[in-house]
Order: sequence, then C-alpha cells, then structure tokens
Amino acid sequence: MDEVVPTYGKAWTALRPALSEKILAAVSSLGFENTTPVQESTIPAFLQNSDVVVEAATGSGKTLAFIIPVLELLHRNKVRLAHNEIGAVIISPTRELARQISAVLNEMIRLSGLDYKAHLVVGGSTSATNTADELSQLKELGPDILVGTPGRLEDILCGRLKRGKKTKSGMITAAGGVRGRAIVSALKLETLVLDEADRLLDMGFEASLTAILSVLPKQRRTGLFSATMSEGLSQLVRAGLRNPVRVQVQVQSQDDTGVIASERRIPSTLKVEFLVCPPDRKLAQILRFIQNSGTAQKYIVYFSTCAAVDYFFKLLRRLLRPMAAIVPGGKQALKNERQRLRQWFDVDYPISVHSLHGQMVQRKRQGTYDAFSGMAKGEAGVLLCTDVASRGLDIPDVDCVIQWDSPTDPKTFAHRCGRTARAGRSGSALVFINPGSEETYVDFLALRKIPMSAAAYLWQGADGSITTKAPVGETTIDEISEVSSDADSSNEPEAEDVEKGEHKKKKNRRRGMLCRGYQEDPHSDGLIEMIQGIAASDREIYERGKLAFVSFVQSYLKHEAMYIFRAKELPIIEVGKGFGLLHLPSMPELRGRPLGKFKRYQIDTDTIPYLDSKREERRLSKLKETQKAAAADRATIHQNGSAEEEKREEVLTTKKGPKNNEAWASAREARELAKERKLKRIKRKDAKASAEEERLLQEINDPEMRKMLAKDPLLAKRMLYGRDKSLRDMIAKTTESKQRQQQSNNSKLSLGQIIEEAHKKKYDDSSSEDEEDWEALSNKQMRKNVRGRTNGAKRKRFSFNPGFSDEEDS
Ligand SMILES: Nc1ncnc2c1ncn2[C@@H]1O[C@H](COP(=O)(O)OP(=O)(O)OP(=O)(O)O)[C@@H](O)[C@H]1O
Repeated sequence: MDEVVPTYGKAWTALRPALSEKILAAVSSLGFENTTPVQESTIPAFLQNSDVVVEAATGSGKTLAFIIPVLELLHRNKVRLAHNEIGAVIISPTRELARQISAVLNEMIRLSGLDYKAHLVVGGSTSATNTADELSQLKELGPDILVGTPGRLEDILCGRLKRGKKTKSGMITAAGGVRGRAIVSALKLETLVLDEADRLLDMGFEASLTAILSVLPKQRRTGLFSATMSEGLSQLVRAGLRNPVRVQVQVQSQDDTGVIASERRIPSTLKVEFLVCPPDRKLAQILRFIQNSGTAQKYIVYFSTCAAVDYFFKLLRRLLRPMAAIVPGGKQALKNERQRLRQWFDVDYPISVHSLHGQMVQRKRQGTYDAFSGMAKGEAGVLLCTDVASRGLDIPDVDCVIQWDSPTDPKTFAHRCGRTARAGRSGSALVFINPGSEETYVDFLALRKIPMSAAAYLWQGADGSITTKAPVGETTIDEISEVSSDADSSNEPEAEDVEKGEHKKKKNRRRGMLCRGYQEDPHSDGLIEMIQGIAASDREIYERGKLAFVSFVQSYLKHEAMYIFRAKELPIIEVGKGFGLLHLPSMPELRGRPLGKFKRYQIDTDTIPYLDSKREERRLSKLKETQKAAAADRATIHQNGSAEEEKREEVLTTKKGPKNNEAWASAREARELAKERKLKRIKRKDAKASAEEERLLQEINDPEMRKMLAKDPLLAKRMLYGRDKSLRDMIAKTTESKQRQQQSNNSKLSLGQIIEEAHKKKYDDSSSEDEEDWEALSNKQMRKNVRGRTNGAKRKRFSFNPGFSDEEDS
C-alpha cells in the first residue's frame, strides 16, 4: 500500500486567524506538517464567527477541521465554564464514530496541554446500573465538551432519562438527576458540530435532534460536515444555521498529461470497479479475488442487512478458517474439510473474520471494531458489516471494500467505498451488479460523480490458479454482455405477442437465458454445493441462511433507486442459490414468482442438527412434542369421522386442497373457458394500458425523452402511470425547466440526466439543487428565521487535487 499522506494545502502556521501556540504544537506532534484543503478552508471560516456547511470527500481530514476550531474557540474566548456547564457538543450518527471523534479530541487536548475535558456519551448500556455508572462518571468529571450520539445526548441535555431508580422522594434518574431536568447546562455553549450531518438530519434522528437544538443557545456557531452534504435548504434551516459559509472540496482527476479530466466525489486515489455477475457467483468471486491479490490484505465486505452479516460471518469463518470448534466430526473431519476447501480457496496465510452490525450488543460491537482496527500491518482480515460501519470510520490500512449488494440509499455508496483510500493512500472498491436493469447503476453513479470501471470476472483453473481468461468452451463475461445488449435491443415486444399476452413470457425466458449464460463455471457451482452440504449438517447455518435471504429480498424491495433495482427482475432462484439455501423459504413478497424452479436439496430438514449439543437436545424434545400433538390431532379427526373433518385431514396431509372428483372432460372444458376469459381480460387491460401510455407520452413535450421512454415500455410504465406518479410529475417539471435552460445553452439532455434530476428532487428532500436557487432561497429563509441577520450565504469552493489547491471566493 502507498504510504503517502496528504501534505497539500497551507502550512498550519499560515492559517488566518492564526492558531494558538498550543494547538500548533499539538498538530505538529501528530506529524501533520500541512493542512489538507478542507482544513485550510474550514478552520479560518469557523473561527470567524461563521456557521459552516462542509462537503469534502471521504478521508480528507474533516475531523480535525472541526476539532481544531472547537478547541481554539474555547481557548481564544477564554470561556469559563462551571462544573456542570459545557462549551461544545459534537454529534455523530453512530457509536463507533462518536468514539473515534472522542479519541482524536482527547489526543488533541493531551498534546496541546489545554485545560479542557471531553466526554463520550453513547447509548448501548445493557442495564440501568451501567447507565447509572456512566452518568455518575459524567457528573463527577464535569466535562467541557460532549461527543455522542443523538439519543444519549438528548438524555443528558434534555433530561429525557427513562431508566432510573425509584427513591422515597420520587422518580430519580440513574445518576441522581430528576427526570425532565438536564444533567448538564448548555447555556454557555459556543459550538455545535454535526458530523455526517446529512445522515443526522434524516428523518430517523429528527426527534432527538430537534430536542437537542431546542436547549442550545441560538447565539452559537454551528458546523455541518459530510462527504455527501445534501443541499436541501430545509435541512440547513432545521439545524438552525445562520449566515453559513459553504465549503465544497472537489476532487479532480488528471490524465497522464496532467490535464484535469473530470470531477469526482470520491478520492482520486480510490479505484472503484463493478462486476456484472449472477448472484450465485458472488461468493466464489470474492474468494478468487482474495486469493488473486497474492498478499495478506484487509477487506471490508458490506451487506444491506444484519441477518446477512450474521450468516456470512458464520459461513466465511468456516470456509476461511475451519477449526475444530466449528466443524463437526472430530479431527479427521476437520482435516478432510480443510483438504476439500483448498479446491476453492488456497492461500498460505491466516485470515481473521470479523462482523459488525447495529443489532449486536455494544460490548461485542466494540470488541470487533477494536480487533479489526488494531490488526497489525501485514495481517489479513475480513470485516463483514452493515452500513453502521459505512460512515466516518477511520480504520487503518483497509486495502479493499467489497459491496455484496448496493446500498439502498445511493449516498451510502461513496461512504462505504471511502473506508479505503484515506488521507492520500491508495485503495480499491468492488461492487457486484446483477445482469439486467441493475447495470444502469453504473451510469447512475457516474452522474453522481462516482466513476467506475468494469472488473474482470475471475476464473479458477484446474490447478487452482486464478485467471481472468475463461476456460475454452465456456462463456466469457464479454460474450455475456453481448447477449445482454442483444436482448435489450430486441426488447420491443411484437404486436402479436402483446395480443396473446406472450411478450412477458418471452422476456422472462430471455432473462433466464442471460443468467444461464453464466452458469458454465462448474467450479463455482461446486462451491455452492459444498455450502449446501455445510448447511445440511449445521442447523445454525441452515437457519441463518434462510433469514439472510428473506432479509435481503425485503431490503431489495425498499431500494430507493427502485427503477434500477426492479424487484420483478431480481433473479430469485440465483439469489437463493448464492445464499447456499437448501430450499427457498416462502415469503408473501415472492408470491407469483417461479420458485418451483429452485433445485431443492434432498434432505428432511427436520433432521439437520445444531452443532451445540444442548441446543440440539432442546430442539429434539420440542420437535417430539410437536409431532406428538399432530398425531393426537389426527387421531381425534379419525375418531369423529365426520365428512368435514375428513376433508380437513385430506387438506392437511396432501397440502394441495380437496381432491377434484369432477369428470376429466368437464374439468378440461372449464380450464379452457377460464383461459379464454383470462386472455380476453389481458387483451382488454393491455389495450387500455397502451391507450393510457400513448396519452401520457403525448403529455411529455421533450421529443428525445418521448423517444427513449417509448423504447423501454417497463420504464415508461413505471414512470407514467405506475407506482411512481410523483416521479412522473417531477419528470414533467424537470423537462420543462431543462427545456428552458436548453434554449439558452442549446445543449441536449440525456434521459439519464432527466431521471437523475427527478430522482434528486424526489429523494434529496431539497427545495432546489440549483446553486443560484440555493443562495436565493437561503437568503429568504434566513431572513424569515433569524431576525436581524440577513447577510446571505457566502460561498467558498475549493479544488482538491494533490499538490494543487485552487481557491475561488464568491
Ligand atoms: N493535515 C493532515 N495531514 C495528514 N493526514 C491527516 C491530516 N489531517 C487528517 N489526517 C489523517 O487523515 C485521515 C482521515 O481523516 P478523517 O477521518 O478526519 O477524514 P474524514 O474527512 O472525516 O473522512 P469521512 O468522510 O470518511 O469521515 C486520518 O487518519 C487523519 O489522521
């Protein structure tokens, strides 16, 4: 890994207003000779009585950009704080991030020798006694700066404590503060910082944040920091900003000749790749990817749900580090399993596996984080986690970030990738994309200034070596893409097919063919069979696999970019196979999908044991009881012998419903009649839909857009009269306003840009993404909200380019 740290930007001593000697001494002890661009631009603004809204790429040094002003302002203004008073609050959305900020802050205080105390307040205590201890610690310490998560900060600043001990005098909080009364006073608060502000200003934290803001003095400095700061004015107003200076640090990539090629929202040292690959190939690809890297590296793998993290943690531990405790059958079985595994994964260094998600108990969560962060250089490890670890975490030396599935919130994509390539170091990220509509995600992210390149599909040779060259006779990824684009070009249904309702069947067949095109990787299939074998011998893995699959499908349905991640196009059979399932669990969300095509693993699942003998004993005795009760039920039915009960029994035993005793011929007639009626219904529905589609297409007055929507009936349907009516309205509006713009600059917009605009409007909760609008609206709102302060929003823009810093003050 490249060890270059960013030394671009001014020297610390060149900042104006100048930093105090003690702070300069502290940064110099940290070994940071110069500021980073975001520090260079933010620190002076924050020190000059301005609120700041800061957007800069991940790993660009935002933490010091707010910690230094927080300390400097307290020191410079010689703020005298009583024991129960605080001078600054720093809020973060996750406990791990709050802990990290608190560590940096305490280090700065220690190195500077400033006489301030910082204290971390995060949730996660498992008992009232722990809470009591934490709060009495807080009262004893009398901190000047609080760092924490919204919920626990609300407890402390607003006295919203629920757990407590009852005393004779009434309801007393765990630490002795009466409920409803704050434990510390924020009357002299100078600075408020919201790190990962766009996340904090999401609806999820709204209640706590509003409560906290309501007890803080209005005359304060506020800083909002994030790598993906949304421009939504309502958010800024909600955070109570006055007169904000906006700092945007943009990354520019250069070509070989040094010419600036493009702007990007991710560090220039970060290489992001995507791999179009059927879902049942992902695990094999990850193993091949790790093996192919050749050296011991540190990976983070993101999943969208906690259940998926739990499952793959158990599974990967068994695949990467099979040990006696997790492999049933004694020493010989362990030896055999290790031997067998070498077919799919063969590296000569140990790899540790860790897991982290929001549903883990805090102690375990902290333990995992510390273990993974504290790994020595040159050790190999994989951290499996959810988005709880996507923002802000500065884990040293992460070489690669892999995304098993794309995040439901597209902004999270940049944050996930940003766990590598921090502070000028290089790093890579890989995201898996299902063949089909998901491929549009690449363009979608490109429009959001996250450029990606295609990764090569990795194959495994007979000798176990990894190669990008497909074995002879097997379909290559390029050929598959060709099939894919061919399929797309022939996407327009024949009129005759539509009439017969056949076009949907044809489309499904084409989709099936696409996925089948990848199936010529027997080695990868062998891995899935081995995983199924593991699940068939370990009940915990079998059950966790089902839970992981169900949670994955549910999260897929909640995707924000649902016109790219189309639930109906999710290749469910391959997804199930990719999770190593023995059978597909029934879910209401999958009603109507051809689940019967899933090749069921031949086993009576009741016989799969837990490896933990006590747990297995409990399960078996429970199973016996259930079987006994079912047998008793059946005996009662037989004894009563009534016709109705017999029918019920028949339903119970066949699970297919009562027998049809009708004559075969009349049943066939009835079936044919029903089919005929169904065809007529489909024809009527399709005719109505086409007429409506035609009518609505006329409403869109951009000819280019009309042409493109007409090409993709599914997209047109979704946008024009499907679930996304609001998106349709947005498109109409965007088209109109963009047409006006177009008249002035005479440039044509692509469909992608129009969708992107509409999408932004719909999901970013912003009144206007337009920069001038932002300023105008900002002024208007500020005037409304802060009497007597109507100076308007100043704005600053900086270029973020190693060795080159370009400042442009408006
Ligand atoms: N002036 C500097 N010179 C060199 N390294 C620095 C400097 N300032 C910060 N760093 C280092 O850069 C790394 C990333 O910093 P930080 O965690 O503040 O990034 P960030 O912008 O907050 O990232 P994210 O958006 O992911 O939260 C840290 O390891 C930090 O020590």
